[in-house]
Amino acid sequence: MNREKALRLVKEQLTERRYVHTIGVMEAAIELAERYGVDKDKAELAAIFHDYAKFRDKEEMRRIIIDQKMPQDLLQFHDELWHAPVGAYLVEKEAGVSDDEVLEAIRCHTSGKINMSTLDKVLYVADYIEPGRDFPGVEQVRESAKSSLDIAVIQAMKNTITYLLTRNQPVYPDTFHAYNDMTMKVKERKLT
Ligand SMILES: Nc1ncnc2c1ncn2[C@@H]1O[C@H](COP(=O)(O)OP(=O)(O)O)[C@@H](O)[C@H]1O
Ligand SMILES: [Fe+2]
Repeated sequence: MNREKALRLVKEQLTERRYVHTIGVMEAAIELAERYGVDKDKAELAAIFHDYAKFRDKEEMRRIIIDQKMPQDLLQFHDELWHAPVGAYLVEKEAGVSDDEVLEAIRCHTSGKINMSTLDKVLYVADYIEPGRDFPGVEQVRESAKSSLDIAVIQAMKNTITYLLTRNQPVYPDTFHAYNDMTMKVKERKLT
């Protein structure tokens, strides 16, 4: 699917503000894809569609999580997490995106997961560092992303976990699994 069509489909689903965020993620993802040797078209498509389900009705999302036999523990955590896996499902069903790597990057873009692919990491970091973001610590992640995608993912996850902890919020365990997995691999120098 070309960029114009993808953007048109996604614009209908989002607020203006969220659409601007999406454009920022798209540009950041393309830059990271070039730097870390990921297919640019896949990164672009994943970025454009990553928040496709952001404004879906919560009951519709709950239904999809149940009917599509997605991990049921999602339902016990904050509904902010739902738009990622539900988005991957709807992007395939409604927009006809069929690339499994792209769908998987969308699916795990909020929580991360164990054994993330480079495309998964590119989307995760692009979502975190796009120019519209002003999280505490985002500047450090922007700097790290210039030389190590893995360090950037680890720092973004650490910031997200810390943010949730300081607000007494539960943390969906996939983020811990991803953080542990990547931290251990970096220590073993399996990652660069
Ligand atoms: N492991 C987690 N457990 C609970 N909430 C999380 C977890 N990871 C991220 N979140 C929260 O999910 C929300 C949405 O995240 P994300 O999809 O990355 O951003 P966006 O707002 O651009 O859709 C954020 O508020 C974030 O704090
Ligand atoms: Fe999101």
